[in-house]
Amino acid sequence: MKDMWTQLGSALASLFFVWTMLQRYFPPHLQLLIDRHFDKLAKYFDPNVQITFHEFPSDRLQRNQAYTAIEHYLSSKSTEQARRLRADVVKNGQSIELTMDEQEEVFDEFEGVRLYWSFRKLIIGSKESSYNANEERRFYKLTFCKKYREVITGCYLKYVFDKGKAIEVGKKQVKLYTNAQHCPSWSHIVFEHPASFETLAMDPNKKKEIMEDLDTFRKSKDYYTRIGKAWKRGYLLYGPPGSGKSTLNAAIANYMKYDIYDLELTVVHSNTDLRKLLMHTSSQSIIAIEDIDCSLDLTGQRQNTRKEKDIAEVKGDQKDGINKNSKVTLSGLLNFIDGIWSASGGERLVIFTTNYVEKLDQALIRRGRMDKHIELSYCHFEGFKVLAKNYMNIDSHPLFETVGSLLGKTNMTPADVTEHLMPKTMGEDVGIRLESLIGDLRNKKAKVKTKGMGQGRSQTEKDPKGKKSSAKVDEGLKEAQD
Ligand SMILES: Nc1ncnc2c1ncn2[C@@H]1O[C@H](COP(=O)(O)OP(=O)(O)OP(=O)(O)O)[C@@H](O)[C@H]1O
Repeated sequence: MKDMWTQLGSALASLFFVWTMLQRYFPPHLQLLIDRHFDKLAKYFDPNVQITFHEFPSDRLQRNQAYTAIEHYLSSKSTEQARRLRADVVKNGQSIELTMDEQEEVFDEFEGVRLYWSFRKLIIGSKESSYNANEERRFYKLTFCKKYREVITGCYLKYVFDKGKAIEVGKKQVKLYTNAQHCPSWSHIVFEHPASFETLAMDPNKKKEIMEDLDTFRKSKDYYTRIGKAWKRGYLLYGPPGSGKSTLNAAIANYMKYDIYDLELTVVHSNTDLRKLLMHTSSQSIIAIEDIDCSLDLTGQRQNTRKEKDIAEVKGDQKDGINKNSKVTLSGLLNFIDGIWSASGGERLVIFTTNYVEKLDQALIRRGRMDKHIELSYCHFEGFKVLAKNYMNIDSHPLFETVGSLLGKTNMTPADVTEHLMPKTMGEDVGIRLESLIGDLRNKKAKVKTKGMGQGRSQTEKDPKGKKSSAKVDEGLKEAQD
């Protein structure tokens, strides 16, 4: 038997040699004809089907998503099976990812069908590019038996893409982009904010609702296509300073594994620059504009009530925080939120935060543009329990009841609550921290009674930047009105 295979092998080698020699003497059109028939013959006897997945489609603009998904899907199989592996440094140099090297092959099994994946590279002389005379084209090749064509094309490929995508999402490291002061470009760092929905002090039902909304959005590509809308969703987060708007923003980014583009509008000089910046944002990202009311004069008409006048007086110096060189206009911003760019490149969230929702121009925050308005408010007992768990690792304490009843009657932001829950010295007793919180809550309650005489908060308490000052006054006025 062994002899027979050896003889067959050498016969084939000789045939191939003779064929190569003879090819030289055939005219080209005859060569083509013979090649075609030879291919047909080979195909007839070949029991396999092959599918190739190139890294870049012919226009070479964007990496083929199927290729990326396959790369992720095969990563663990390559580590287990391939003899030659390629190592790439990922996650900003923090870890190494292994993929199979050129000419390597790994097998996979699906519903009892065995199939093979191989990785190939082709060097192609490129006429299109003057920079790169020889272009490298990489692709994966899938080989399987003809009779399983239906199961592979019908189910297996979808399974591979879904699995690969899920692995990609799991591995993805979120980045935080900020726009530069002098030119419309982004620079980024790895986003390592630990905020999550678990650690967020918020009404559990509200939390669940937001998470469900995000999940629905993530899976709604087909729906958005069907209704002819860009795949994006706007969130308006509003509430007093320290109520957790930025924290919720970070929790959303971590939950979705979306990069954050933290857009500082005050350093954007024109609508053209704004467009350039937005054009350079990627899919699966959040465009975040914090304190939108302070970023530009985007506020709408205000009612001339006494309370509004009080706030406006205090906000006089806030205008100084607005960059008067910036020519970004409300209509410019609206155009870019809704414009054509937003439809290119896939899923995006647009998140605005503000302390003064009632002052914003309705055009900016109307439903459809800011689809979901989320209020973050003062700390309530449910939120406090989350913070107590985060900061002190306790679920209950005899002082909880007092805290609960005082929180029900006093406006204290989660940020203020956390100040008391943080240990001031190593291993500080939780009872002492809770007493400190209770003391502050009682003081606040007493102050509210005094303010009931009609006094707002002193203007000397203003934030030097002026950004939050009127919110504090707002809070004082609210307490006084209460
Ligand atoms: N809801 C919350 N859950 C957990 N931590 C919170 C929450 N709100 C505030 N904090 C804590 O307070 C700090 C300040 O909160 P954050 O910056 O999110 O508030 P904000 O509403 O964005 O304030 P600002 O309007 O001043 O930007 C956070 O770093 C976090 O530690």
